[in-house]
Amino acid sequence: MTLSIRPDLTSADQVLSSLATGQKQTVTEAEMKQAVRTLLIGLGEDPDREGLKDTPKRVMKALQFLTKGYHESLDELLNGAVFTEDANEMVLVRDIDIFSSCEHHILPIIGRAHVAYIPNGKVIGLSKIARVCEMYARRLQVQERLTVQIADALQGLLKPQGVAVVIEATHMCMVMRGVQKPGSWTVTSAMRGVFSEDVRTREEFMNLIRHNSNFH
Ligand SMILES: Nc1nc2c(ncn2[C@@H]2O[C@H](COP(=O)(O)OP(=O)(O)OP(=O)(O)O)[C@@H](O)[C@H]2O)c(=O)[nH]1
Ligand SMILES: [Zn+2]
Repeated sequence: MTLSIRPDLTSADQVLSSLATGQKQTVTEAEMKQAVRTLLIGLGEDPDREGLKDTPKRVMKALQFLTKGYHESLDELLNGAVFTEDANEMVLVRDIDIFSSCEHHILPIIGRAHVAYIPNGKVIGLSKIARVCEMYARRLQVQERLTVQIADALQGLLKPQGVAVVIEATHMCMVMRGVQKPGSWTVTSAMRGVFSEDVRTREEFMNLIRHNSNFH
């Protein structure tokens, strides 16, 4: 990934005013590593000891990976895998692993997504449903927004009869720190079209995601 400092921004004031006006700020990888080094010093560590020497680079790379969804687009990940098909029964992909990061603490959100839709002349490659989840999960998120983004992406791409997304996840910021509630998990849902309008369709979906499959 190429990150270059904006040549037109020469002072901290300009940087701050560009942030205030919503312009995207870019920084160099050297600056990102320096920021991690500063954090290490703030934590009382010696960033020059052997074990930490490469840590700023590792942390930067890890965070870049965990947020790689910012550099992906629906168009790219779909790779044309939307097909015309005369299908009008529910398609459900269950138990899609979710590894996201909460935007408040940049700590992991770990869970599973269940995504269903009812086609309306078009179907999508099944793996692409998981890829859509992955693209939005690999950003700084709140669970509610992640859920809605997946539902709206599929609704926009397929114009189906409806889309249903449920995410069950545990937030490390509630487990390892803060309120410290291991075992707590959060369920969010986004229902579009027939799933929001028709109780029976929604119940069919909820029953299907409750049922324990033989694969487990
Ligand atoms: N709605 C929502 N809240 C989240 C999510 N991830 C983390 N949070 C919450 O964001 C809130 C941030 O609250 P603050 O009081 O500003 O931060 P904090 O002092 O670190 O809060 P505590 O976690 O309660 O210690 C906390 O209640 C978190 O549990 C999420 O995906 N959705
Ligand atoms: Zn958090």
